[in-house]
Amino acid sequence: MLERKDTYYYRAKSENYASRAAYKLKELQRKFGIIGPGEHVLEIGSSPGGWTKYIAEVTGKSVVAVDISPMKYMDNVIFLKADIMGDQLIDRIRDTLKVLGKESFQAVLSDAMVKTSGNGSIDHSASYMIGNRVMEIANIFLSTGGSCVFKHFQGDMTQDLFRKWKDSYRFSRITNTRASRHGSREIYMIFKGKL
Ligand SMILES: C[S@@+](CC[C@H](N)C(=O)[O-])C[C@H]1O[C@@H](n2cnc3c(N)ncnc32)[C@H](O)[C@@H]1O
Repeated sequence: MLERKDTYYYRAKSENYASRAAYKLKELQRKFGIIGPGEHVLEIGSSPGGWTKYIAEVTGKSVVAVDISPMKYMDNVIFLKADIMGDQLIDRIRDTLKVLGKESFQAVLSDAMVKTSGNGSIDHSASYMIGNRVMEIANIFLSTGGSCVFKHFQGDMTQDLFRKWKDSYRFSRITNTRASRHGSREIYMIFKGKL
């Protein structure tokens, strides 16, 4: 992943996180308390693993991490190399839950995004599809009361996407993070308390 070197980049290096993205999740966690000790988390768009390491630190449990790109081996991580848009992923997640002896996850977190094209409307459409797919996956695998968070590139369909899913959760919010790059259209949708 191409990274411009800023404060978060150097912090990530010195604190041993695979990417500066870890600080976005830390910020969301401080604001919204998304994950907790002992919880099982499904993470989507995990490579190179900044979020993954932080999730494993907080939960103390194996993280099930999915990405279309490869990811280096990490302790306490079950990595599934897959495209979230494909149908096979659903069966693979189901099989992984069986191995863990679980039926569902307490949180589904996604930082997934295709390589941005520089064209705001193309990037927004791609991000809409990914966000909607993450919510469909959460609909299948998230336990009642669980949380779902995903990254999104804003555009004219942002509110539609948010409204489409918010009534399925007790709490919902659109937020941004200081760790996101200045001027970026990146926001996070937060859904807590699946009904
Ligand atoms: C911004 S990076 C994630 C960084 C990660 N959260 C971290 O902390 O290191 C976005 C990731 O989404 C993945 N991605 C994009 N589209 C995907 C798809 N359809 N299925 C699975 N992963 C996808 C990319 O391969 C990329 O690794």
